[in-house]
Amino acid sequence: MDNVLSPPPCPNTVTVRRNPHRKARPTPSTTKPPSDTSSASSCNLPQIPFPIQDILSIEIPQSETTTISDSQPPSFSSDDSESENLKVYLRIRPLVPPTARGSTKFPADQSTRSRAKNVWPQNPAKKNTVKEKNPTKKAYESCIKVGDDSCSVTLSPPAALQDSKRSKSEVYEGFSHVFSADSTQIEVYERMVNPLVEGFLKGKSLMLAALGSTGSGKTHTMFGSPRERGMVPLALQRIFKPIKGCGSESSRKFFLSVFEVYADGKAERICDLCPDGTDLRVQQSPIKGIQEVLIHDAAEAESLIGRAMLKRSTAATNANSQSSRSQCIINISSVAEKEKDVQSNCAVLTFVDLAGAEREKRTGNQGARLLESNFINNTSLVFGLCLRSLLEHQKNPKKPLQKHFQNSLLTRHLRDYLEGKKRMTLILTVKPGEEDYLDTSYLLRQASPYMKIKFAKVEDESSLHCNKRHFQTLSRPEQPKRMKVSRTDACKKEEKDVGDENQHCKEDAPQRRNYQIMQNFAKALLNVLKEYKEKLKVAETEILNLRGNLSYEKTRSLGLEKELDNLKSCCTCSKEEQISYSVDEDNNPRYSKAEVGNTSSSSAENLDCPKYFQNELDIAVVEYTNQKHESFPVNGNINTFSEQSDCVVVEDDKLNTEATEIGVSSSGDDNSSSIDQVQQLNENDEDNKSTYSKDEVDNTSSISAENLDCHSNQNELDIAVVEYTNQKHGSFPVNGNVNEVSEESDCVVEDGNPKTEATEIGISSSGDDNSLSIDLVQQLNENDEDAKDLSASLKELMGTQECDTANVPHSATIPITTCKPPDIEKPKRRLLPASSVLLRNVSTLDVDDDVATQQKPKGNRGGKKSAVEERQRTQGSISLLRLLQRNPHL
Ligand SMILES: Nc1ncnc2c1ncn2[C@@H]1O[C@H](COP(=O)(O)OP(=O)(O)OP(=O)(O)O)[C@@H](O)[C@H]1O
Repeated sequence: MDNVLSPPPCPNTVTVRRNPHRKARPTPSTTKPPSDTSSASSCNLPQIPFPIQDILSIEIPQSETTTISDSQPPSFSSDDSESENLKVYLRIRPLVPPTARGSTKFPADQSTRSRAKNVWPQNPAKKNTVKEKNPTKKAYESCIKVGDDSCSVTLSPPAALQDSKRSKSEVYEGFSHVFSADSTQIEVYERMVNPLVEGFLKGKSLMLAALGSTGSGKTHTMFGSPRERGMVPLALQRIFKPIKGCGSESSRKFFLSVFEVYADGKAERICDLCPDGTDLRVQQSPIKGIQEVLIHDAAEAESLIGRAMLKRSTAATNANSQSSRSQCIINISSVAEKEKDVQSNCAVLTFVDLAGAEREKRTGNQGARLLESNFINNTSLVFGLCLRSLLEHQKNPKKPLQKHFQNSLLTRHLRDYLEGKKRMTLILTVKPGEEDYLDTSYLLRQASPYMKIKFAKVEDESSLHCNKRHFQTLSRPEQPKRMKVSRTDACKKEEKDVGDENQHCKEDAPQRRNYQIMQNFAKALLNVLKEYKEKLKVAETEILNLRGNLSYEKTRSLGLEKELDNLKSCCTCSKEEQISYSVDEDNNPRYSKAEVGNTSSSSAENLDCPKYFQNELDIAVVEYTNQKHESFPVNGNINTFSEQSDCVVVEDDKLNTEATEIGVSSSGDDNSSSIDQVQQLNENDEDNKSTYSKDEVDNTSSISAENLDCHSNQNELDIAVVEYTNQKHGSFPVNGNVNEVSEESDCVVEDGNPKTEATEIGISSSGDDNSLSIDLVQQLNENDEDAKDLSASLKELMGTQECDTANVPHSATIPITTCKPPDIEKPKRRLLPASSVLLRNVSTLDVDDDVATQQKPKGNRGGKKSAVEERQRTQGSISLLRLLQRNPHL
């Protein structure tokens, strides 16, 4: 029973209420029960035993190292968002000897003891006096007293300085919290560091820096001891031990880097405190070559930090047996495993353990140590100047933010914090002894204004950007060493990505070069094409101009031709035979000169046909002269040329030819061809016109001969020559097949009678028996002379034939256009009397034959044909003579 009632030893930091609250029992005298039953029931209630066992079953931590609350985050973690000012904490080192706290094994205790010997050099006379008066009380008197609100302190000068008017009690307030000398590491952590860790785990970059004089407990606060773990170990413990309900941080990876800034003579150096760390170089904020060790748990991190502390520069001074001779910085980086989160969430939690300012008098440093002291003091001064400048800049934005950070490597690295871009927290450590009054007073006076520093509300966002920059700046140069230290999957992945990028760059290099070459070539080609396009446009323009000129020249030439034709028609209208041929509605053939010419030319191509020499030829030549009538319908049969027949020439030298109409047609199933020629002669025609008519007739005969080549296969020749002269009648129908002409007869009709107005010659081939008949009808005018001149006419005829063969112009194929001058006076054609023609033919028969034999034909007919022609002429002459003999009246 005694064991149960006797409480266990209570730890210093845990208060256990031994007697929990209990409801006070109402006194029976003052409390009247409502009823009997109730009172009875109350009296009958069972007595609840005191839960002493439950209370005793509570496990009470025996050590501070296990006091971190792992159930709920501290309630004051929300203070981060309530205040925008820089948080400054003050921690007072215990004044009492360590033995009073039950621990004498810590080095700090030893240093404290040793420091008590060295610090604060005193006048030996006073020292002896003091010792004599109250030696123990003087050493352990505190000059600083914590305020009731735990946010202020009152600094009282020691008694030795109280006589001085300058020394007065000073009250410093506005601290976030003041940790008394008896505060524990856990308390400090939970109130000061835990909010930072929570913010860090949320992605914020935060910093905790410890300031204070040498031996004030900065290192102790930051790193602590195996028994009293400092803020860094506690923070790592919290980081790697997730709290229930706060989510898991397994998606993050943490890296730890530890380095120091120390003095190498008058220069500053940075040394990586990791096991393989060496001296580093600093360019502005980033530090090249620093190792970031991946840590998986708190123990690993603590081990790494422990080894770093062993590597850190320390030395024994009069103020501290293990005085830090460098500024130590610890960075805990949080990197998300997912790459997308890396860019948006990378935080760094920084712990800075500054070397404590030293007074030369108290440290007694000389030589190298004195230089270290100067470096340490200078760094502390620069750090303070940066914060002061930031404060002044915030108070008066017109004042520029001084770049004091450039004066120290430490401040360079902490630039973002010292310029207010990132949040930081300061903890001031002071010694409460009277001998430390000046150092404490100086620190409080210098640091108390920092509490007014405010951080911008966008600090969180800016911190992200800063984190990005930090990650980018650190990851690139530091990535190799990080991978060297810990070959993590993330590092391997990044290495692989970097390698892939380099490989892609190497592979893409020739492709890029080729692409550029092709691009340049394409540009050059495009320019060339543009030039050619412009030239093409110019050429097209020139072509258009030339076409315009050509059309203009054509038009001009046509105009000139028209003018020429007009001139010709005006000047030589009488010379041109206006021959037209057409077939009207009544099947009356009308021939134009042009058409005849075309026909002759086209028929001329068939002259070489061998059948030509075997066919018979019928030629019908009709000459009609009429001074009054323009049209002369021809209804007679077609002229058929025999194989050996020669052309028929109608020559009218003296008669006026008014018009000539030639009709050529082919009829019959026996491929017979026919030619109708109608000549309308005017009485006023000149002699030359009659010559022209002769040419046309000649042409016509040739045409017919050509056509016969293909169609005539008869050996008989029928020639109908009709000459009709009538001065009064305009129409002369030719309907009959009149006279028969013997085979191979040469048909020549000449009307030399000047009074003959019209002559019609019809040559037709009819019948299926291939008989050749020549009808010759000549109606002579009463005024015609008799056949007295027949012989003379024959002579002229022969001469005409000669001219025909000799003067057949190539223009025989010239198209004969139908042109009938309406107003021109029609010349009269004079036809020779048939009798005179016959007489001339008879009289000059032999001679003409001789002449015809001697003269070589011209034109399309060769020498071989000339003999045939001569024979035809001779035969024709004989036929004519026979005809005359039969018709003696002629
Ligand atoms: N709160 C504390 N509780 C117990 N011991 C402490 C405390 N603060 C400091 N000490 C002891 O005081 C001694 C000096 O402390 P510490 O080395 O941390 O001072 P410092 O400020 O780091 O000095 P320096 O700037 O020279 O490094 C240590 O031996 C340490 O154990």
